[in-house]
Amino acid sequence: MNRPPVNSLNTEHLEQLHRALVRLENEKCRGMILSSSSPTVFSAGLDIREMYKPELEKARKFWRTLQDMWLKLYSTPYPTVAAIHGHAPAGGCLLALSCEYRVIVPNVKIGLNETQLGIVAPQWFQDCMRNVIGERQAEKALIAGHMFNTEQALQVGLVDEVAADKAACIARAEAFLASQANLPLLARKTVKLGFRNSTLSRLMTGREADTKIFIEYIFQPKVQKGIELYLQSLSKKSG
Ligand SMILES: CC/C=C\CC/C=C/CC(=O)SCCNC(=O)CCNC(=O)[C@H](O)C(C)(C)COP(=O)(O)OP(=O)(O)OC[C@H]1O[C@@H](n2cnc3c(N)ncnc32)[C@H](O)[C@@H]1OP(=O)(O)O
Repeated sequence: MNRPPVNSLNTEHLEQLHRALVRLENEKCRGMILSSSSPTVFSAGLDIREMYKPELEKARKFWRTLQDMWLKLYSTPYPTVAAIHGHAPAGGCLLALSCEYRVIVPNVKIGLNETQLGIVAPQWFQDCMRNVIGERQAEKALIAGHMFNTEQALQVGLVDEVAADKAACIARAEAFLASQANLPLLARKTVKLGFRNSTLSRLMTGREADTKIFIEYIFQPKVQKGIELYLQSLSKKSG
């Protein structure tokens, strides 16, 4: 990902990611490392400005583009690994959770923090967390909007390994891909999709309902006020 300053996911960036995933699949890619050009941020999650006073059709397109990208990422036939050498809140955490393996560096925060912003992590975000860390830990983390530090993320199983820095993180991600290289492709892909099928189907069969929930939620005046205040706090921080 290379959308400075924080790889926030707007419609255009989500489309780019989706196109890249389609291309990799068409080119029979043997593995992907999802990484960031930023030295300190993996991805800041959804671009909050897309949810602030949006036009209805633009908001619908934004959400459908996110769904398209995630359905592709979560179901890739090739192995995927997230090299998390920077913070990964909310949608950034979703990207990492959607890969098959996660390597993180020290001093990083990762988690689905939506509750803290007065928004709700959609069901499929929640499913991704539950599938990785289990029901009890996911419920606790999601209700609190907890951001895990590196040690906590490793302890709870949210990530698989800690590496010292970006270079080591990429090297460990490559080692994971190498460990998969000799597995029969069809068997590997079939088992992966078997595990992920119910999570994927839940969104595929409920896409329109999921979009409706998003739209109705974000268009509420009190939610818009919360988003406005959050945007102000973010820009005050950097100003
Ligand atoms: C029922 C369903 C309803 C709704 C579901 C909606 C689901 C939403 C999921 C999401 O992903 S919401 C997004 C949540 N993301 C966050 O809370 C992250 C916020 N950002 C940060 O915590 C920090 O920026 C950072 C830790 C990622 C990086 O910190 P740092 O390196 O110190 O950068 P700055 O904070 O100074 O930010 C630089 C610049 O970027 C802007 N920005 C940051 N995050 C976002 C974002 N998510 N969207 C848009 N813009 C963002 C920030 O305002 C600064 O902009 P300036 O113009 O002031 O420089």
